[in-house]
Amino acid sequence: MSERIISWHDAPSKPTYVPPAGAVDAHCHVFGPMAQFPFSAKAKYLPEDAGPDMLFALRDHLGFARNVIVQASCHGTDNAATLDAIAKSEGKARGVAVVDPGISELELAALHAGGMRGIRFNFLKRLVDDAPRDRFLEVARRLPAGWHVVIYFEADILEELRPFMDAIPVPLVIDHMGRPDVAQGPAGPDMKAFRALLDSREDIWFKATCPDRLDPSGDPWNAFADAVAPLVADYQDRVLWGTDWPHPNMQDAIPDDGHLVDMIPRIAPTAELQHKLLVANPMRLYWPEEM
Ligand SMILES: O=C(O)/C=C(\CC(=O)C(=O)O)C(=O)O
Repeated sequence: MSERIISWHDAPSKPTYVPPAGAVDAHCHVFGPMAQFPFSAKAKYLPEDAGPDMLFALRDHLGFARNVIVQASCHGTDNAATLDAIAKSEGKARGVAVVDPGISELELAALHAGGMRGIRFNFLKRLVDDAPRDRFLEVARRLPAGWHVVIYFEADILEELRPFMDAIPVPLVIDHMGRPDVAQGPAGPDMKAFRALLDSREDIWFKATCPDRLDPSGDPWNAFADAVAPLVADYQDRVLWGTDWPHPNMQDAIPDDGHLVDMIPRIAPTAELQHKLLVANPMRLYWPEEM
């Protein structure tokens, strides 16, 4: 793996939709810059630099106020690039870390001081070599107060992961709704299984994100809009939204970020829903002291 990849649009359009004041992009990443923050030896992709300056310029261009930066797998368990971006945000970013489960309490406290508010468990085999459930549970039981666990998995392992998720004693946030097949529609088996998970606990949140990853029909992603709008309406107090910029591994179908923002009113058609999705919900999870 030597060629560095570009997976983001070089000139995203200005969205038609204008987000409410204080809107949070609650799922995005930074890559590098590599000279300062080298990628992990175990990285499954090697991106070009997409650092904080680019992220914050996009945030402003799209009409957002804050970011939640999720540590990407290409940086492994070294959170330095994400922490650097949070530090440069002047309070406008918080983060989700990826940690070695053996991390000490002192190191967790340092991550908290650096703006982290959760850890991510990634179960995608194409992204990580192993996902040790017993060790994940052990660290989930000793997180700083107020933290949550973000889980990334694909729909085919949802049932198998249920006992593991049930045992996690803090709120859960499911990335990209556990990657349902949106072509099945809002009442298809994947959405039904995901709703059963949400119904099992009131502290399971999810991200209504990534039409570009989930809807092979392509932009304007009509199947995604049809499948996801009812979910947002029915679980409106525990849903988040994000761009997923710089769209890791999407180099063959790079989305226009302006078009991603224009999906928001299609899955959250009222001002009240939009405020929950973009402001109230992410603020409760990431900036609760301001609520
Ligand atoms: O960023 C995402 O949401 C999805 C990713 C990348 C990723 O999770 C990572 O690198 O950690 C993917 O499906 O390739």
